[in-house]
Amino acid sequence: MISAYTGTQIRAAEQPFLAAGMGDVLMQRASHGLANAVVRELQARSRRLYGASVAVLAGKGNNGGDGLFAASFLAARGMRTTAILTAGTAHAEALAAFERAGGRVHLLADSNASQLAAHVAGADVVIDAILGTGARGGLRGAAAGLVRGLSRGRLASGMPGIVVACDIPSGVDADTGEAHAPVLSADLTVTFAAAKVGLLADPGADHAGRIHVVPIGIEDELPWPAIRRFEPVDLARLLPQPGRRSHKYSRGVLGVVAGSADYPGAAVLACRGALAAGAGMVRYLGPPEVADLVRQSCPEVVCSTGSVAETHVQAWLVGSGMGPGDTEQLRRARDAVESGLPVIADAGALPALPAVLAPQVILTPHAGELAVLLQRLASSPDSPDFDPAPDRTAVESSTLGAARHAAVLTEATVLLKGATTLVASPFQDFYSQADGTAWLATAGSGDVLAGIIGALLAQLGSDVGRFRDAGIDPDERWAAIAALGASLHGLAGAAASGGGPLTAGRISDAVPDVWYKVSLLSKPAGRKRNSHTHPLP
Ligand SMILES: NC(=O)C1=CN([C@@H]2O[C@H](COP(=O)(O)OP(=O)(O)OC[C@H]3O[C@@H](n4cnc5c(N)ncnc54)[C@H](O)[C@@H]3O)[C@@H](O)[C@H]2O)[C@@H](O)CC1
Ligand SMILES: Nc1ncnc2c1ncn2[C@@H]1O[C@H](COP(=O)(O)OP(=O)(O)O)[C@@H](O)[C@H]1O
Ligand SMILES: [K+]
Repeated sequence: MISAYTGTQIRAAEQPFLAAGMGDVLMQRASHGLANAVVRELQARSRRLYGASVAVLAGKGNNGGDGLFAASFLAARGMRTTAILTAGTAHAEALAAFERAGGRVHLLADSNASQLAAHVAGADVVIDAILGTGARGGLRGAAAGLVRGLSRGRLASGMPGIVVACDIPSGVDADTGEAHAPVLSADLTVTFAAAKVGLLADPGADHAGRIHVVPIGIEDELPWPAIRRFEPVDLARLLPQPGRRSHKYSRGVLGVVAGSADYPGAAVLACRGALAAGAGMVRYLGPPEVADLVRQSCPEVVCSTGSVAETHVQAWLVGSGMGPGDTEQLRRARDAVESGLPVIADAGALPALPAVLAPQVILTPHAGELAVLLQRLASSPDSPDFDPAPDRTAVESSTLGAARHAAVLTEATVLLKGATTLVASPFQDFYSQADGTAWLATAGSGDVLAGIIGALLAQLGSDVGRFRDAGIDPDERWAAIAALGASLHGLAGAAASGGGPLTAGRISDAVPDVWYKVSLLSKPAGRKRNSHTHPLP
């Protein structure tokens, strides 16, 4: 599990060490970690260390101090180092160390911003150490001009060097992931003590590149994380496995209310996702012509035209491929929510459900759907407090804030789809998953995601102990299940894509193999599937 924290949480954890006079020690650890990461990055690209050119953009705070100290260590290994001081001043000891190591220093001014940008655009490594967790807002004035010019120059150079962000790309808000343009997009962010929230939420995550955490010794002081990310080993622990005496009903039955005359395929894709993600049985409710298609495509699914009340399931999936005119399906969707069972509510169900729901209802909007949902809630007399209601662009520029707000207003669990998928529980837990590939942006991909999460809800919804054992508050398990589903969907999409185009059906086809591979991570080394600890007689 990756845990991420706000800048405020990190600063609070540092406080006892600063009070004990250990600020310099922390900075040494951070800058050594940064320098080592630069060395590894050059080595991974088979680039020579000796003579490599390194440019550090250094602000006046401790972030700049980290960058200058790191560059002084790199100079000691024979690299040619240049610093551009973006604020006229810099961390005094770090600057002195940099100069002692033979680094060249330039003071940034409006008059030389474009010239300096051109000068460092061809560097083998650019370290962005302008702003860190102490930033308020984004880059301004000459620093903004420098970064704009540098971004253009790198694009034009054809063979740009490596950009390494120190702690966080300057201009990205560590607490929210909001990005104040211009931001120099990094190939790698070397972040200290723990990941920052802003690295795990879009659009900040767009600029962060890969994330490498350098421990600096304050980690035991960190509080409950502001946001978490499951890794494959967590899936191994949390995904269900059937017991020897399991039967299809005990495994978990998912009811699916999806598809319409216009979008019958969504029902098929959702059912295929659910079957691939281990539901003991899938029961489909919907119009006869859609049910026929589901039967033909997935003969495992039990189809009927009945009601929600007559259908015995452990969880419901509602809404994929449904529109405002699908009156009967929308009534079933509302009945499913009223049943009190766990529900994943997707696409067409989102505008049709009551404004206030419950944590076991998981809403799965993309940014456009979330904007519409928030606009509806803002105009509802029950929730007049969200002002102004955002449009899609506003949601995309503040994904975490928008997801959190929707969860608070609806009292439901909200999963916001995108390159990074965010899950906000209406209580306190947040998850961020980014296991997939941009090839997942394909029609029907969201229907498969709904099916996967639906199947996990049916299997895991009542398994309170599994979550408690994993350190997850049982009341927060709905958010965890949604994040597990997003992770599985992403991993399956990445496996099925293999770097090339993807169709939605292939995501579900890839789920069982991904599931098997991650489940091996929980097994003691040396034991394989179908192996026996004792040979059979
Ligand atoms: N406090 C510590 O002990 C440690 C801090 N570390 C580093 O220190 C960083 C935080 O350092 P600081 O608190 O000094 O903050 P920053 O280095 O992020 O910069 C804040 C400085 O820039 C100014 N500033 C804020 N917003 C600005 C803007 N939009 N444009 C221009 N100037 C702006 C502030 O007035 C302040 O002087 C972390 O990101 C990390 O890199 C690490 O060295 C680890 C230890
Ligand atoms: N650029 C991207 N990178 C990774 N995953 C993406 C990207 N864009 C979309 N996705 C994922 O693909 C799925 C798309 O879902 P959705 O927008 O509902 O598609 P549809 O309505 O066509 O089924 C979501 O799981 C989303 O997180
Ligand atoms: K930075």
